[in-house]
Amino acid sequence: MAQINWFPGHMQKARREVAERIKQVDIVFEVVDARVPESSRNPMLLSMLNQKPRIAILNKADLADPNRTKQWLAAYEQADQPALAIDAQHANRLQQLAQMATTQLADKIARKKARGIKTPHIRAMCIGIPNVGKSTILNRLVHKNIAVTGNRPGVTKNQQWLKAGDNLDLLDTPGILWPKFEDQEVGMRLALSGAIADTVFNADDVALWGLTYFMQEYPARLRKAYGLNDADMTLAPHDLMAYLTSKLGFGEEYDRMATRLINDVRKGELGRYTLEVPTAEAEHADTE
Ligand SMILES: Nc1nc2c(ncn2[C@@H]2O[C@H](COP(=O)(O)OP(=O)(O)OP(=O)(O)O)[C@@H](O)[C@H]2O)c(=O)[nH]1
Repeated sequence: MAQINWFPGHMQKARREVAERIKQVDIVFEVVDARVPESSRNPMLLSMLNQKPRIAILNKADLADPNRTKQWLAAYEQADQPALAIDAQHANRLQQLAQMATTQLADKIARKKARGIKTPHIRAMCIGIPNVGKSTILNRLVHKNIAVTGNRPGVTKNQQWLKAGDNLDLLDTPGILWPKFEDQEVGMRLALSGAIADTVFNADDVALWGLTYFMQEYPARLRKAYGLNDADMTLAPHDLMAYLTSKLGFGEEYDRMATRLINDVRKGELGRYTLEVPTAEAEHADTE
């Protein structure tokens, strides 16, 4: 995972580089984390695309709440935006990507065929914030053989196209954009799911935010993981945090409990979860 300290100069450079490379592709695969589909995207990408077709890839779907993933896919469909939920680590559903890109670019492909090109190639690239799984997707898609080298006009030096299917070529390096976490809630979601470096946020705050979220949305998971009863669940979040700290043997060392809770969430000890829903009417995610 690339550790990038995003400062304004860095952002501008990333933006320029990504914009330049978008010009070279027919379609963009925007990779997001299925547990935080909205918070793990950089909204600036939309304007950078300049009408270029896009497929949203909700990666790490194996860690996300399947019901909420369905809701997200339905929301994308309603917005006429092709989207695919995958588990890149196990190459789950990844093969659908080439087919979806072909469908989306049907007109362009037909025009190329009419001009005599027998098997028009689709050129694509992955774009996303750090740690969403861009490289994993690339590695899974690519059959290791390099399709075209970058030595031609308009193609950045040393950049290569990798063959990802009979008619799909991928740029060898993904486009990296910065996470946008000026909004505190977005920051908390990204921190809790491990999408941003631990140094950026205060672990106590993230843990308390996470505990509050799970108390509201996934209470049954908390009960099960930490052996909590009805009365425990009526405590205020910070009281429950204090209770858990002593219950789990950390005495009064709240920071150790905070770290434990964050790690448990990230490792999936509290089950599969998604920290945001596409509509305002969020419902409790689990039933007790
Ligand atoms: N559980 C799960 N883990 C995944 C999946 N895809 C990627 N990962 C893991 O997520 C971490 C980040 O994956 P990368 O492919 O390095 O992500 P990236 O977007 O290329 O990251 P940067 O290089 O930081 O931009 C790695 O530890 C991967 O093994 C997935 O679908 N499910």
